[in-house]
Amino acid sequence: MEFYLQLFLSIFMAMAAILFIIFCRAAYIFWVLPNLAYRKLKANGFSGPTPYFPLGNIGEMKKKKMLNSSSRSLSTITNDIHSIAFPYFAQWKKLHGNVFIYWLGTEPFVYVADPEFLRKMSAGVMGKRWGKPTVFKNDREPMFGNGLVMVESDDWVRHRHAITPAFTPANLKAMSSLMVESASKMLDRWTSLVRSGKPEIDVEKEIISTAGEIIARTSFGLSYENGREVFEKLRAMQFTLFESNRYVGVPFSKLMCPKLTLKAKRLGKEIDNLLLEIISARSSKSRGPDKHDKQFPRQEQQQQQQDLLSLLLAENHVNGRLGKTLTTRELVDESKTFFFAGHETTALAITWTLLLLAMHPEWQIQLRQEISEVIGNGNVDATKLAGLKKMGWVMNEVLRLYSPAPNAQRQAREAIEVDNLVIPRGTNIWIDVVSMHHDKNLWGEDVNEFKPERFKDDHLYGGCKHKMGFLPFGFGGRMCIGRNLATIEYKIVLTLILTRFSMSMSPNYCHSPSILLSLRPSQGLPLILTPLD
Ligand code: HEM
Repeated sequence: MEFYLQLFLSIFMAMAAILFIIFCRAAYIFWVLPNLAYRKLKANGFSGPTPYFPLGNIGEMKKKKMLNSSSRSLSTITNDIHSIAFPYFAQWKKLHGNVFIYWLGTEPFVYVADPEFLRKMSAGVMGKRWGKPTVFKNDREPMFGNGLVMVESDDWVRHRHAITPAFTPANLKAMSSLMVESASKMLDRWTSLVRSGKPEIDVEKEIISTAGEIIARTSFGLSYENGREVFEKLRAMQFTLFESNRYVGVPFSKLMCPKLTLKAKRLGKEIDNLLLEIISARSSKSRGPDKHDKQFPRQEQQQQQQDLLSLLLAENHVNGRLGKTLTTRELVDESKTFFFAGHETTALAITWTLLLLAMHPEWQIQLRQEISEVIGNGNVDATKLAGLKKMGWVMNEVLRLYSPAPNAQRQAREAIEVDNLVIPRGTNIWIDVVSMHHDKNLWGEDVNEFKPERFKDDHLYGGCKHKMGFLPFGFGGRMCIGRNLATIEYKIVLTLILTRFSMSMSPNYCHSPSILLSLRPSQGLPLILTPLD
């Protein structure tokens, strides 16, 4: 009896000791370290809203967001969207200026909406010496894995070098026929809908789906039908992650919604397996037919591949001899990265453009005129797209007013000094692109007006008073690698839409730009479409 009692006591003591160690470790990670960081940042001269354990400022952010949505009329359309999409930042900026500290759970973030601070902060830091916030890397692991968006240091250099050649103008132009095909299919569908008496179409949904098809074809060489499974799972994962990620930075937040967390993990695994199959089929194809050939339609196997994956595999073949290859696992992560980084951003740039063109029909006329002068009435020829200058101004103006990527993020891998402030090593940095794009001091009193002509004489910066004030594709060495692909897709899809339809506002449109990774119209974009023929 005594033996059992002693055994029980020993087990109890051992468990209590383990629990105590776990508790101390958790307290150290989630309480002591953040408090030390907080003191250091305060001592270094940063101010900001007071954080509360364990949510940091998330409680206040949610409250401000709810208050804002309940007090705002959705029928008022304004381009002054910073306080709509980020009401908490808009209010904190008034109190603490353009640089301050806020907290997501137990993670401090330096908020930056000052281009001069950004210039000084990034002046001496090369692309490979920037980190990405660990908290986002963990949360978005099923989406990006160790793909280019998240990978760091020498690995980032290796990935960027391996991927850059896939985005040469010649390769991108070769993808343009896939874009024309997918967009034309969407427009045929619109024509049938309008002819069947349904002139109002939610163009956001349509364009996101077409851009998904385009990226599936340009990234992995899959047609929509054959890639449907990958495509649908990727979309499902994005929505699952963003439903479960509302408490990013809060300790153990994933345990608050275990179902969604597990679903995202399961989807992540399934997607990885599907992509692995595609990649090994592709690699083996270059070695000749084998058992994988059965899994993919012959027509697709025989088609001359011009997609990013095959370009990467070819590049790998050359680099393999130089010891600079991407592993199969890394290729899977890059394929997912292209999908997530590439399709929604481009789709939203087109979507917001259609809203602004519906509000400004005079620009529809100007662009149609330009299309007829530059492209003519025949097929869209990718070599002529650079001649669509006005369309370029419109694209820039839309990316300024409704930047699909509303922020850029970094993590300091070493202490950075900016004037008399020190950003300690390990600090997360949140660059508020939307705020800078709507800053009167940078753009003038007409900052919230749709004026593509501001890019006429200054096509890179649109007359912005600071070179770091216009950042639709980010900055420095980590600037978007897909920006030329996005521009080609934007110009092709918009050209095709404008030559077949004119659009006007629908009374059912509710103006509610909000964030789900990208900046999107949260209630869709119904427009009235009229065929031009
Ligand atoms: C209008 C469309 C697009 C916008 C607005 C956009 C915007 C951005 C932004 C703001 C960044 C972060 C840059 C930084 O942190 O400084 C980024 C990075 C990236 N984008 Fe895009 N993007 C677009 C289209 C695309 C496309 C079509 C692809 C690929 C198919 C792509 C792939 C990437 C990748 C891989 C990165 C990570 C680059 C790195 O860290 O080295 N993007 N993009």
